Amino acid sequence: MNVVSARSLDLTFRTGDGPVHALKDIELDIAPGEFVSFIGPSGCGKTTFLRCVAGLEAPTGGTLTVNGMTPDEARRARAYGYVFQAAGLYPWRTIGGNIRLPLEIMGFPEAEKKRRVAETLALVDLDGFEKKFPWQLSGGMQQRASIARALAFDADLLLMDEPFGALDEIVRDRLNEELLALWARTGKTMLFVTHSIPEAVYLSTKIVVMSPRPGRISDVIDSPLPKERPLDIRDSAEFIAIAHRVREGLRAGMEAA
Ligand SMILES: Nc1ncnc2c1ncn2[C@@H]1O[C@H](COP(=O)(O)OP(=O)(O)OP(=O)(O)O)[C@@H](O)[C@H]1O
Repeated sequence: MNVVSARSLDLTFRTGDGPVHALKDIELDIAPGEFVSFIGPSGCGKTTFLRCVAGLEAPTGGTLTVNGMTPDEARRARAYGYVFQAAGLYPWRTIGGNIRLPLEIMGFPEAEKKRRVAETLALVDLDGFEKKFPWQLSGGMQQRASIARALAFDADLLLMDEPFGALDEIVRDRLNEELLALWARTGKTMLFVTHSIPEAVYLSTKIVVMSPRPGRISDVIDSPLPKERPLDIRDSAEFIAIAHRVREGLRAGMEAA
């Protein structure tokens, strides 16, 4: 069964300035364990699509299922973890306290909360930082903590909206490597929004290229790159060819808009 399945998905926002057609005719299937990046210019509907999957936005046409359920059912079944652009950690809570929060809301027993906090901190390489406050961590570490928080209740689906957009390139490279390792270890399905072509190509098994006004899919690229990806794979001919196809897709989408 597909984790995400969209058929003729449409979403028009009603605004004071008239309708905004944010998503048009989206057809997409995402299988378990895929790493799918969404790339496209500002305003092409990447965040809106993620929010639809998360059940936070209601489509105005077509169908969308998440693990075979409606997005609303999936949200109530806590089928996904969500990582936002800014780490969004509560400054008055420690890193451990932040990761523990969703577990508290869900009423996990104390021993289970402890185990999960320790486990997810280890997964994102932040062992020993449980008692620190967010301001005591670098931006990259804060973003890793926010990934840990999304992993804490062990959903099979992770939605990530430009999680590394605000970080410098060296930190971003390292987090990309770590994210791939984490994905390989956990086998989760990833939906990842980015503006960066190299990031999309490096991370993904599938790249969804989108174009604006209205937001549509202009290309879907199934990556032929192996699952094991050292950073220098970015210099390979295969990598450069996929990056070229993404760039062409973006250009064609802009010209059609
Ligand atoms: N709640 C809303 N009400 C009205 N219009 C909205 C709303 N949310 C998004 N939009 C509009 O829908 C379109 C798609 O927005 P969205 O945030 O999904 O784009 P995006 O591709 O994620 O952009 P960015 O890369 O800048 O984050 C934009 O034109 C945006 O202004």
